[in-house]
Amino acid sequence: MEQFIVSARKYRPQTFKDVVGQQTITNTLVNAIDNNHLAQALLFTGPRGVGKTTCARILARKINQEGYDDPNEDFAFNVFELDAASNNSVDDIRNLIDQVRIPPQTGKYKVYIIDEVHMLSSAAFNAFLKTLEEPPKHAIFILATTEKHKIIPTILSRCQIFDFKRITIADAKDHLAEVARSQNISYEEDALQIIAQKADGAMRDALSIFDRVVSYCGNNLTRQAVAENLNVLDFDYYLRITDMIIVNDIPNLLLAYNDILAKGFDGQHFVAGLASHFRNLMVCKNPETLNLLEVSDENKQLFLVQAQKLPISLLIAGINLANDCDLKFKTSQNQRLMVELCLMQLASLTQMDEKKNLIGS
Ligand SMILES: Nc1ncnc2c1ncn2[C@@H]1O[C@H](COP(=O)(O)OP(=O)(O)OP(=O)(O)O)[C@@H](O)[C@H]1O
Repeated sequence: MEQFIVSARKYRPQTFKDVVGQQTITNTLVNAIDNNHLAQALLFTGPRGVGKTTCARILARKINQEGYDDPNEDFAFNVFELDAASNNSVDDIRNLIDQVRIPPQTGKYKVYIIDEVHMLSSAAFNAFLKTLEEPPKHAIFILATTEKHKIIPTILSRCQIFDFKRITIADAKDHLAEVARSQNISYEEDALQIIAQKADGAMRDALSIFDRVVSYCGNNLTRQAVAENLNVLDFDYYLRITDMIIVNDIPNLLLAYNDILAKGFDGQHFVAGLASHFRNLMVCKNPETLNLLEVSDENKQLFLVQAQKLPISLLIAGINLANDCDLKFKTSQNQRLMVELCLMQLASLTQMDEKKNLIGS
């Protein structure tokens, strides 16, 4: 049987061009290499799973390949990766410093990638300072961390700092689409949208969630199956609930919420989603903000139609009510009642508006 390699490993970018969503950083690094301006101590910081280690490895390979004809020579033996989470003592750093002194046998640089560098003990940091300030010519240090604030200022000031960004939903979605195509997996746009949203800015997470839903859904990712597998309240729910709010259908609203709870969804998650849904309807009110709507093009129409039924004043009041309920949820003695009350208030808002003849304005 062929061995399964997780997508996050299988699709690790091999060149800067393949790295998604970090163009400012990759351009700066490429320019620095081309102009011989690369600092010897670099700090890659940013959320997890956004390409820090990946870029460090690409950089390490690229600077050693400069001037060599064979593009397949990867100089992996000149690249040393140290996980500071498990090698955080002064002795670990002293061993490293001893190694650093010896120049590489082939290639120009020895590159030291120190992951999770914030985990080094303060004694280890201090032992490292001098080497970081005056490294031998052949040594480049790339320190990576998700927690820049835990790095002492004396280290920070010796490094050129690169702040990696969260991956946008659109970028994550495009990348997933490429991965899906290369595996002959068919997908609905919204299925990938849900995965990208759930990944919350981390590409590694997007790829692992993708693997998980593929093993559940098979080679056809539909929005419904993905939402079910990830236990995400699909926008369909919110469209339906809002339709009930518009016609002040309180009995069905209470039944729908009961159904949501029975399916195992969390009440607070639901009201937060409802506030986001009203926000989505709000951005439909103006063509200039329409591109802030985070749904696929094929479903935009559903939102536009619903938005037409609700005046802006009501949407603002709706966002406020749902948001307020979200904020107070944790401290409430009767969370279920609180959400039900919120739904009833939302429904009566539309009634009040009707009386004022505002609907459709
Ligand atoms: N910007 C990106 N473009 C394309 N793929 C990415 C990107 N960032 C992460 N990935 C994918 O996620 C995997 C893990 O990324 P990487 O190890 O570079 O993240 P990291 O930022 O170093 O995370 P951590 O801080 O958790 O170590 C990669 O193998 C790759 O598949």
